Amino acid sequence: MIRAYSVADVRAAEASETDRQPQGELMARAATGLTDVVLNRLGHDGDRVVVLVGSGDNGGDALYAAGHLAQADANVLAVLVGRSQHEGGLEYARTRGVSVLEWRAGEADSQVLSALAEADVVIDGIAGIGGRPGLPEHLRELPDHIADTAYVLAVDLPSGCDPAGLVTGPSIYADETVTFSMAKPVHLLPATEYAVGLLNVVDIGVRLPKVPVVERLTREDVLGLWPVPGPHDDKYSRGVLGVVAGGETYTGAAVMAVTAAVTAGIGMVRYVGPPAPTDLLRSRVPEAVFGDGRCQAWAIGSGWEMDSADPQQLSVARAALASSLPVVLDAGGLDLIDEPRDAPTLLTPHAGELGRLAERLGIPTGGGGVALAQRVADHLQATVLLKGAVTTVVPPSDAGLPLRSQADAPAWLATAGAGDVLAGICGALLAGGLSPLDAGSLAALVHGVAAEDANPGGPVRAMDVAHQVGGTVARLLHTPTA
Ligand SMILES: NC(=O)C1=CN([C@@H]2O[C@H](COP(=O)(O)OP(=O)(O)OC[C@H]3O[C@@H](n4cnc5c(N)ncnc54)[C@H](O)[C@@H]3O)[C@@H](O)[C@H]2O)[C@@H](O)CC1
Ligand SMILES: Nc1ncnc2c1ncn2[C@@H]1O[C@H](COP(=O)(O)OP(=O)(O)O)[C@@H](O)[C@H]1O
Repeated sequence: MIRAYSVADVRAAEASETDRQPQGELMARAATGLTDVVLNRLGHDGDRVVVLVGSGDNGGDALYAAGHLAQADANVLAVLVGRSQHEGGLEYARTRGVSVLEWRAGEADSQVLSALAEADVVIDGIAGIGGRPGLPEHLRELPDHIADTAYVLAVDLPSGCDPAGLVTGPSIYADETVTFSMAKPVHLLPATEYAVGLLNVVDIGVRLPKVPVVERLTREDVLGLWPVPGPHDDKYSRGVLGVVAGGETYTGAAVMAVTAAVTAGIGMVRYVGPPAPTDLLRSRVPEAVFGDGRCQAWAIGSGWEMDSADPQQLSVARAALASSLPVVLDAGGLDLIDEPRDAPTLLTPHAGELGRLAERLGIPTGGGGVALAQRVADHLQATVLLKGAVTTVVPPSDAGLPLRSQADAPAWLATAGAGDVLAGICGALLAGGLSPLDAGSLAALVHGVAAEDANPGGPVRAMDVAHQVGGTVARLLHTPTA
């Protein structure tokens, strides 16, 4: 599990460690850690390193690292871009042979521009976790001036990124981000993660706060969470999932959701739907049984439209929602919920569906993303899994649980039907007894890894992902680090 802590908690933890240490000790450790990473990344003697220095402690870390790198014979230029800078760090860098230029306002001069265009490594020490989202006015064009071939290494976070990870804005794009002691939300949430690159957490001895705000399951977590049957289990004790999905229009959605639930290893799947998807399922997934019956959880809505709903599907779905059983609502099923249920509920919208759901419920949609998912989760007292390149699983605030953020899928997974497959896996895990938070995040992880396993490095079709789920679960249970 990777855990990220709020900016306020990180600051408090750093302050208390600073009080325990001699002055400058934490910055010295950070600079040494950063230097080690850069030395590992430098390709050749004489590589040109440009260090962008802001006015905060982050710039101080970068200046001391610049001095260490110059001492190690790198060719280092520091560009001071803030109103001020860490004077001890600047003195250290100058005396170790670092060249220094300034770009504090307006246009950069030609020396700065050519250094950026020719750099092999750029260290971004402009803003840290105290930074506001967006780049200062004079640095707006900075990302365009950095050589495409330069290895961009951000200190703590790519400057311009929202430290809380909620707002997307102009920022540096890093190949790697070196942060200290612990991850922060900016490193894991969808609004900013794309700018972070490889995340490298360097321990500088700060004690971790008690409660994270964001968590990420790793492959090693699958073994502890995935429901594995024992000798006393039978198909009923392992969990029966009821699926209300597909209709005359989207027959395939039923096949994808049911196939994924079956390959995820559920005890049994009951399918409820009209003749077209039912006939297709009888031939494609003979393991499924048909018609209403006792279940441990329901997956409702993939490929389903409320306007033209099959009457039996509608009444079974409504009864499921009124029951005390766990329910996952996907796609058209999201139209069924208006108020909190008294049972575990997982909603799996993509961004478009989340916006529509919020509008229907009268929830302000401004900003979208994780903040909107949180408002919907609070309104409905349900867990909201917001699909995307980074999938976030957001429980209601008063549950007091960290949200989960998963980034396990190749972009090839952005393909029709992939969401139906995910809904089937979520349903199987809810029927297996997992909470909506565990079921949603674990399903997102396995779904993403299965997409990669189905055709490593290349395009996938949703049905191949559905068929791959069982093999991927086996692999993760037995060789999680592979
Ligand atoms: N073979 C099948 O039977 C398939 C059935 N499917 C079903 O088709 C139905 C319609 O699903 P759609 O999602 O296409 O249509 P929707 O009409 O629900 O959503 C698409 C709309 O949302 C907008 N949007 C905004 N952000 C988006 C995002 N991140 N991802 C996707 N759309 C976004 C799009 O621009 C578009 O206007 C669902 O019930 C789904 O389960 C699909 O899964 C495709 C395959
Ligand atoms: N760029 C991306 N990289 C990785 N995964 C993605 C990306 N875009 C979408 N996905 C994943 O693909 C799936 C698409 O689901 P959805 O939008 O519901 O499609 P559909 O309705 O066609 O099934 C989701 O699991 C989502 O997280």
